Amino acid sequence: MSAAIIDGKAIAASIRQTIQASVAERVSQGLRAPGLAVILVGQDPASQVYVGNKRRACEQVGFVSKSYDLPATTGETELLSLIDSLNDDATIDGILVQLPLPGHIDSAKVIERIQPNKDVDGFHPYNVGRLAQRIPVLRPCTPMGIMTLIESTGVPTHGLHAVVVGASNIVGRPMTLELLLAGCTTTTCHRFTENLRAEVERADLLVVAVGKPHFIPGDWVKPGAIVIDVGINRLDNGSLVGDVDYAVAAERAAHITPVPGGVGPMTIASLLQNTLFACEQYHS
Ligand SMILES: NC(=O)C1=CN([C@@H]2O[C@H](COP(=O)(O)OP(=O)(O)OC[C@H]3O[C@@H](n4cnc5c(N)ncnc54)[C@H](OP(=O)(O)O)[C@@H]3O)[C@@H](O)[C@H]2O)C=CC1
Ligand SMILES: Nc1nc(=O)c2c([nH]1)NC[C@@H]1CN(c3ccc(C(=O)N[C@@H](CCC(=O)O)C(=O)O)cc3)C=[N+]21
Ligand SMILES: [Mg+2]
Repeated sequence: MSAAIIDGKAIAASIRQTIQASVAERVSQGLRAPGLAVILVGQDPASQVYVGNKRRACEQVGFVSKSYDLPATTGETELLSLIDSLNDDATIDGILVQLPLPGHIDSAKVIERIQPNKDVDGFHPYNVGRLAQRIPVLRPCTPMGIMTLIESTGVPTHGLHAVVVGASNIVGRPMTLELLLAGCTTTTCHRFTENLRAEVERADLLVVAVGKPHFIPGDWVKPGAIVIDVGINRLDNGSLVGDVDYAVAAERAAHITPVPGGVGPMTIASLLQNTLFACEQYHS
């Protein structure tokens, strides 16, 4: 058996087209285009790539994108006052602060300073809490994009045994909340999980977000499973791979995401959807 490849790049492109049409419609009615502020502190090369992709996607759909590239030495107080001014800016619907932040800045404090109705990353405790209570509004982008990918397979999620490997605030934890909301029976694995292989072998739906190349051997994948690989690892030879041993996993799974071209483009598509949502529902 050979898995169907879930084409995140194509699904993201079609979402961008829909958003572009909605923006054009707003503008033709004399309404303003949605505005997104993207803040990058420091010069991490990977962060620069992701932020560049986000800014380009904004421009493509007709959003107004405001860029703030701040030096790594930026003080926490300075960053908080920038957020205050963007919170008060009526042309800005979404504020994204690229993570990780330099160690001298408290990221929880920064995230909590963003007005929840402009938190298009969905990281503010208000938005995470809404998801936990089954009344989501702005949803964390990577898990939201993954739910769209899962829907695209046509496989009903009710009753699936879903296993999430990784429990970070930005991917693993909210991923489990999304899957629980979608009717899966969920298991979340992390550093202290005792028998990872046994957990993974049970998964009808496997999501891996660890950040280690080939962390999940392909022969752990249950035949017929859906496999979602969130990991982005750049190897010494310059190539980009996920956390799952793709070649072997693709022989066993029914559906699998590639890296690149799987989850990454969907994270950005979800960010655009959230920004349009914030604009239409909160700031129009
Ligand atoms: N495609 C996309 O859009 C995105 C991709 N990414 C990529 O996804 C990956 C994960 O990102 P992120 O969640 O931010 O990473 P973090 O480093 O914040 O989290 C990694 C998680 O993996 C767990 N983990 C680490 N080692 C093990 C182990 N040996 N066994 C089981 N669990 C383990 C950690 O457990 P513990 O909690 O116990 O420490 C932690 O929960 C990275 O490659 C990142 O680049 C991230 C965001 C978006
Ligand atoms: N506040 C905040 N919000 C985030 O959403 C956020 C963040 N911080 N910090 C880092 C992670 C990582 N992340 C990615 C986004 C796009 C790709 C992406 O476009 N990936 C392409 C390839 C990119 C490449 O070539 O390197 C792909 O998978 O096809 C990857 C990773 C968002 N994150
Ligand atoms: Mg920090």
